[in-house]
Amino acid sequence: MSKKIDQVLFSEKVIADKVEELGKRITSEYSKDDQIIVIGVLKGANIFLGDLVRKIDLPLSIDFMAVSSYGNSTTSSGIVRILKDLDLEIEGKHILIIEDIVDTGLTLKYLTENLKSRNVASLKICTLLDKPLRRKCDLHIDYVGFEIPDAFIVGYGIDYAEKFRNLPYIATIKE
Ligand SMILES: O=P(O)(O)OC[C@H]1O[C@H](OP(=O)(O)OP(=O)(O)O)[C@H](O)[C@@H]1O
Ligand code: HPA
Ligand SMILES: [Mg+2]
Repeated sequence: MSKKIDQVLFSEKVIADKVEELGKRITSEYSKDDQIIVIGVLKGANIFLGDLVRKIDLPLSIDFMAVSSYGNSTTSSGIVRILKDLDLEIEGKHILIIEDIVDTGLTLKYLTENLKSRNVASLKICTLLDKPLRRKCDLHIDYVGFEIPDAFIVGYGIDYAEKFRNLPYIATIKE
């Protein structure tokens, strides 16, 4: 284990159980006739999305957006940049945004407002991790895996300066 890793918060097994639970909930709360587009927010949500969609028993399409507000820092700049927009047309579709972590909420605030303006049928948010103590704006999250304290975390897709995304567990780091 890297010397920068402090404490493991969620093991691989605990994450897998939570992903399965979220997948079942999502499956039960949409209809098979809904035209669902799952949108992953790169890069952090990539691993969570890959595991989660395999636990959702519904027809759906997948697309990705890339935005960045953190760069190599541990604090959000608050300025969200779209690095890659969607490939699919989302008008009239049911949108489920997948995030690895909601911290200040500024990334999703910007994204949800941007996507809602494209006349979608519905828009919901699913995040694996939520850090409510750090929120800087009002944001409704439909599906939350775990609430976490105000600590900088890495693993399971989540980075510090582009490192540690490949850890199978979620941990705090020594800053
Ligand atoms: O709620 P916020 O304070 O806006 O922070 C959450 C966002 O920050 C991280 O992404 P980041 O911009 O670091 O890019 P990445 O996904 O490529 O790591 C994370 O993946 C979320 O998208
Ligand atoms: N770790 C890594 N990236 C992040 C975090 C975090 O705790 N919060 C927002 N982006
Ligand atoms: Mg990041």
